[in-house]
Amino acid sequence: MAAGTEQDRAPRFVPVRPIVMVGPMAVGKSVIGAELARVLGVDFIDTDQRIVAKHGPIPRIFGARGEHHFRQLEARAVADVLDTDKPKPVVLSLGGGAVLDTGTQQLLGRSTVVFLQATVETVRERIVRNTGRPLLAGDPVKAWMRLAAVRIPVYSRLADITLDVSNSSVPELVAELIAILDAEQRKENTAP
Ligand SMILES: Nc1ncnc2c1ncn2[C@@H]1O[C@H](COP(=O)(O)OP(=O)(O)OP(=O)(O)O)[C@@H](O)[C@H]1O
Ligand SMILES: O=C(O)C1=C[C@@H](O)[C@@H](O)[C@H](O)C1
Ligand SMILES: [Mg+2]
Repeated sequence: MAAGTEQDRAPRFVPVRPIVMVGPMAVGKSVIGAELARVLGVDFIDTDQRIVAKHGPIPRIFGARGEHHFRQLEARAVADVLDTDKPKPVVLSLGGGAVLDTGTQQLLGRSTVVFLQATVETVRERIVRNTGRPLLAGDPVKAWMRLAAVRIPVYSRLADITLDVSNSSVPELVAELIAILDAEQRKENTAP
């Protein structure tokens, strides 16, 4: 490859542990996580998608069995990926409330946790038109703000990296994130 091409300058980041996307509803955990995995050439796992594939639509689970049951399925879906001696370097996108589980919080200690942060303005249109989130029923903007206020301290505490996703496209955010991951890994590798 010719020196100085775009590919030549791109960080050659190779993940050595799972990269986990956390953050409030609709900030882009699933789409950014999927694109990050594609670019890095690793598997992508989304806990909501796994639960839906096994147990059916999320609103139906909430309606039939309640939120507590959903949280149990969610904690199990996280543990299936992370609760092993040597977790694979996958990209894992969580549902917005998964970090509330203390077992999940502990398991995240072995991963690189990326907190995707956005203002309510960024997600307003997305949550108003989407009906698949039972906890946003009624007034979605108000509910999003209430849940985000409670959860942001938890996301912040668990995060290794915080990425503001408010004003960029998915490919731009993935490129930015890979540059940060690469810089963090270099720091880790040169630490005394
Ligand atoms: N940076 C972005 N630019 C434009 N659209 C985006 C961006 N990030 C996400 N979206 C869009 O916003 C919507 C929600 O994204 P996504 O489903 O990835 O959010 P999420 O954080 O996984 O939500 P949930 O908590 O419900 O799982 C999707 O339609 C997605 O295409
Ligand atoms: O923030 C939450 O509590 C949720 C977010 C979604 O990803 C789903 O996991 C579910 O709708 C609950
Ligand atoms: Mg998602």
